[in-house]
Amino acid sequence: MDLKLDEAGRLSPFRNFSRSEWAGLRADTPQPLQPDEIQRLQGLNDRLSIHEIEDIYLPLSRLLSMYVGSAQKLFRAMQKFLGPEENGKMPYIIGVGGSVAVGKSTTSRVLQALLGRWPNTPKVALVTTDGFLLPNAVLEREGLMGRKGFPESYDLPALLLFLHDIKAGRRPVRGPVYSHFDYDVMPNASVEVDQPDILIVEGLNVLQTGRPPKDGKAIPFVSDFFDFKIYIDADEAILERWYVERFMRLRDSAFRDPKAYFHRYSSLSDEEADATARSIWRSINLVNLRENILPTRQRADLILRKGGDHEVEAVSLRKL
Ligand SMILES: Nc1ncnc2c1ncn2[C@@H]1O[C@H](COP(=O)(O)OP(=O)(O)O)[C@@H](O)[C@H]1O
Ligand SMILES: CC(C)(COP(=O)(O)O)[C@@H](O)C(=O)NCCC(=O)O
Repeated sequence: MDLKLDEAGRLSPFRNFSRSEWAGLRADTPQPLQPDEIQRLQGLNDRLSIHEIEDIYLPLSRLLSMYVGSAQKLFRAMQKFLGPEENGKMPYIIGVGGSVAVGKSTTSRVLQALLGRWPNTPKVALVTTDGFLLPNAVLEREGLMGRKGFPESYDLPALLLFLHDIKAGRRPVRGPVYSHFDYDVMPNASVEVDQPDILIVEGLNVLQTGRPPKDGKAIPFVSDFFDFKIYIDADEAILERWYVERFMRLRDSAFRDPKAYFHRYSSLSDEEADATARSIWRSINLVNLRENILPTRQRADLILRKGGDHEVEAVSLRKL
């Protein structure tokens, strides 16, 4: 652990842990998972190692369960103060941000499974922000098809309203769904969030602050609705490799279906597929990482820094 000064000589707001220091914070928490549950977790992603769950995600779920417990106590105190008609429930919302292909979905699903094991948070919901992408028809009209994932490609007011309604305790709240198979928002599908104890919101844009309002009327940030913000971090070269590897796996699986939006990629040779994936990465996702995603890292409460095999090498926890 260190207490570093930043370039301006100020105390860093983060406390940094090596992997082994972080793993030690699991302390005396017993391994809460039964063998079949471990198997189920690994079923989420066959590349996920059990050491990763034990060393990184168990301490994190222990920390989060303490934070959620405190927030629930505070909420009960407020209800008591305001009187009997103030009933209801306020879900604890966790945001998970980071680059395309860094592992946001995998981490979120592991956290969902682990947090649901704690007695005070049995109901853990998970949503991804891609449902709030503008439909392809709109993106095409606005010349934004090459900007998917950039701030301007989302229906931000709809996302803010969705989070507002959930935080306000409304039930159930419905949101749109994105299909990677169709590469578009699904017109007739919706996801339902019904007063969970915890909601995990995963996406590229979750820690962004947006542009300052021109008319002086401040609108909230997505992250204003979050109780805890996680950023998953890795070097650009590693991210590019993971993106290309995932593209190759999709070429050999989902893209094979003639109905898949990217079916044309399934007939590419290895070299052509590699070049296509790198070109999409460099022209869209890397630019977005540099311009819009990486600058949000400092806003996180927790940064998980990954090495080349997806193992978390270091953890930074906000203390100021
Ligand atoms: N903890 C992990 N261990 C091993 N592989 C992982 C892990 N997290 C992600 N991956 C792999 O990395 C790729 C990107 O992960 P994914 O969760 O889909 O990222 P994102 O949601 O950020 O785009 C996938 O191929 C996934 O299998
Ligand atoms: C759908 C995404 C924008 C991610 O959206 P998110 O859930 O993070 O809001 C991204 O995975 C994507 O498809 N980007 C477009 C470029 C590409 O095809 O990789």
